[in-house]
Amino acid sequence: MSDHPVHGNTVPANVPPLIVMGVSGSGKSTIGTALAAALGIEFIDGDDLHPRANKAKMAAGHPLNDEDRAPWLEIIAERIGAELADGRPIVVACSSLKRKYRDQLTAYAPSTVFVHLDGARGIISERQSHRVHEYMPNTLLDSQFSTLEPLQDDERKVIVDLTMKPDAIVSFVLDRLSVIDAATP
Ligand SMILES: Nc1ncnc2c1ncn2[C@@H]1O[C@H](COP(=O)(O)OP(=O)(O)O)[C@@H](O)[C@H]1O
Ligand SMILES: O=C(O)[C@H](O)[C@@H](O)[C@H](O)[C@H](O)COP(=O)(O)O
Repeated sequence: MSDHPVHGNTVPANVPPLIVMGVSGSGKSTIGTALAAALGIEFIDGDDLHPRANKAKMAAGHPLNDEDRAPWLEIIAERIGAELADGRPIVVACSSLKRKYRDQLTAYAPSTVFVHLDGARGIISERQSHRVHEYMPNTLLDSQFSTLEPLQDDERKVIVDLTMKPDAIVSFVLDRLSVIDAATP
């Protein structure tokens, strides 16, 4: 496997699909965009793939349940699988809060690596107060945290301190990716 330098980091030639995960406001869209740009690969925001009914439900202040999320996760899973089958790595932003959601997301692409933007409710709440979102009210942050299941030992993963600056997070993830296959799980 030949590596090549990107922004001073060494990036593996065979980049796996990456899912940037975490609660609402943790930085998935910001970091996912930056990571994909650094790698020169496509970025997809899971927010854009929610069925209209899911967006309406969240906008009305109600958290999604498993049944709401299942078809949305399937759309994302199939997209990742199709891109991988065509040899195109991809970065996806998707909350991926529960283990069973993550298993559904990786069903067609087991090499997928989750990048969890991990941090305290306080800083995320503070960041949310400064942003405008298409449909997600800040009042759903508590339910996001109560739904979140930490990544488990057998999941392919990079866990990131979300208080770092975006550039530092991207560098950290690229460094981890260059060794993750050897270190799996
Ligand atoms: N590492 C970071 N440092 C400082 N601010 C950040 C960082 N990551 C994201 N933000 C800011 O936090 C807010 C939420 O980020 P966003 O990417 O929309 O999160 P998500 O997609 O997980 O909801 C945005 O205003 C964004 O600019
Ligand atoms: O599974 C969910 O409950 C939703 O996907 C949620 O996690 C997501 O956060 C919203 O789509 C809002 O979008 P932001 O994550 O960008 O706030």
